[in-house]
Amino acid sequence: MTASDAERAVDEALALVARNPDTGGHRAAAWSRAREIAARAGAATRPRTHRVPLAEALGEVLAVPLEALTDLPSFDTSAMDGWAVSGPGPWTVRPGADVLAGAERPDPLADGEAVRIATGARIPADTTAVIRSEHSREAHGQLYADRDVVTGQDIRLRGQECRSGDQLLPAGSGVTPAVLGLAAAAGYDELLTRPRPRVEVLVLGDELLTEGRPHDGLIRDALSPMLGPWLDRMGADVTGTRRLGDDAEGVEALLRAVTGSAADVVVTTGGTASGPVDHVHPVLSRAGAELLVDGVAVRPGHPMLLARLDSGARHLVGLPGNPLAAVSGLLTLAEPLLRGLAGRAPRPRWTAPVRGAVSGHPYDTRLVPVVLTSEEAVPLRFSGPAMLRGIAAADALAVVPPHGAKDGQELEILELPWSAGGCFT
Ligand SMILES: Nc1nc2c(c(=O)[nH]1)N[C@H]1C(S)=C(S)[C@@H](COP(=O)(O)OP(=O)(O)OC[C@H]3O[C@@H](n4cnc5c(N)ncnc54)[C@H](O)[C@@H]3O)O[C@H]1N2
Ligand code: MOO
Repeated sequence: MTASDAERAVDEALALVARNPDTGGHRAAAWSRAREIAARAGAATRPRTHRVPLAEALGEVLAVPLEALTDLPSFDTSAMDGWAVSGPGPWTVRPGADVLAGAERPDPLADGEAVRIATGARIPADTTAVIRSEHSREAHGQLYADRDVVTGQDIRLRGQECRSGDQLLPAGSGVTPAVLGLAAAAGYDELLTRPRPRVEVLVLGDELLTEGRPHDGLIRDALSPMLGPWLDRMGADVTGTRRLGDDAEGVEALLRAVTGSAADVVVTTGGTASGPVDHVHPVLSRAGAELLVDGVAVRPGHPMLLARLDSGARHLVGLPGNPLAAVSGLLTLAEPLLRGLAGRAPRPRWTAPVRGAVSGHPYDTRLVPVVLTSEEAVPLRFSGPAMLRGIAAADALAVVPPHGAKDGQELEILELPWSAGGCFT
């Protein structure tokens, strides 16, 4: 998708949210549409790039293609410990002249000559083959091969893996440990990357305790401990997690974050519905934010929202306060937005057959915690909007279409970052 496609899609999303007359100006987006809107909003944002040492690039995304700065291998190399030989055998052993990895350029071989060579050492000019030490015998200054010698055997030719200038990886590739290794092999000390999107988390609510057991109508804040690490595993740079009360001071702090946070994305929790202290909509409206998604046809989590701040320079994801509803918003809106912002392609879609029938909502998609076996997705109990017991034991969420799924039906699977391979996917 080009940036202009993404911008057009954002305009369409704005028009859609604005068009509906019956709901005070908004309507729930279909679940897959909401994900697309979030992905496109991220992709339409002007990318930030920076040049960083290899060791700091892990988890970021290549801003430009990775092009080889050298041929690989950069010289003809012995693939085995043994002998470099020239012409047909037997060969006369060059005395006292082992060729080692990293050593000076060896002298060329004469026809009928052999020299002992180590894996990774430079091949002497005019070598026709390398013979493994276990396939040869040395006697009285002569070398004999125990089996047929094929010209070129066990020689890694210069440029076999790539030529200088070849594209090794496209822009948008995630920097994994393997990419760091490849970049180093190809001659890089630094990479031009798109940094992880910065995310600030604001947890709203007066009823939240930071320690101890719930008491007197107060409950433990389950989202602060969960969201920072979860967003981190999604590839975000979480700059902080703050708790804001429902009082005037909390509302002003929320407004300041909406208008002036240094983060690319503000994630809020709670206050998305229409209760007396649900401040997110009024604050967004005061700040002149544009709602790209205002409610999603998904259970749990339907009051989730996505707003565009500063003409698309920054975004806000409003997660509902019910903890599993917040997870649903994280996967529905935050994840595609962050991937778009980081320049990553949407995650590959895959399905698995579900074990047993799963009940559905009449109109909305359901996200159901599942354990993955090698054959199927097994739904878990305790998956109500306010419960974390199911998701804490889950590998993934299964996407159940409206009206539910039959036993064995293929369902889209959203793997959780820790079961899908950390923050590199
Ligand atoms: N009249 C309506 N009421 C509600 C609707 C609706 O459509 N109409 N939707 C319900 C649904 S569904 C959800 S989800 C919630 C979303 O509410 P909010 O985003 O405004 O969240 P809160 O009201 O602040 O909290 C909801 C629930 O979650 C608990 N909570 C909040 N933060 C945390 C936290 N950090 N850790 C643990 N639990 C948290 C909070 O105590 C509430 O129990 O609205 C429904 N209402
Ligand atoms: O969206 Mo709410 O999660 O159904 O509780």
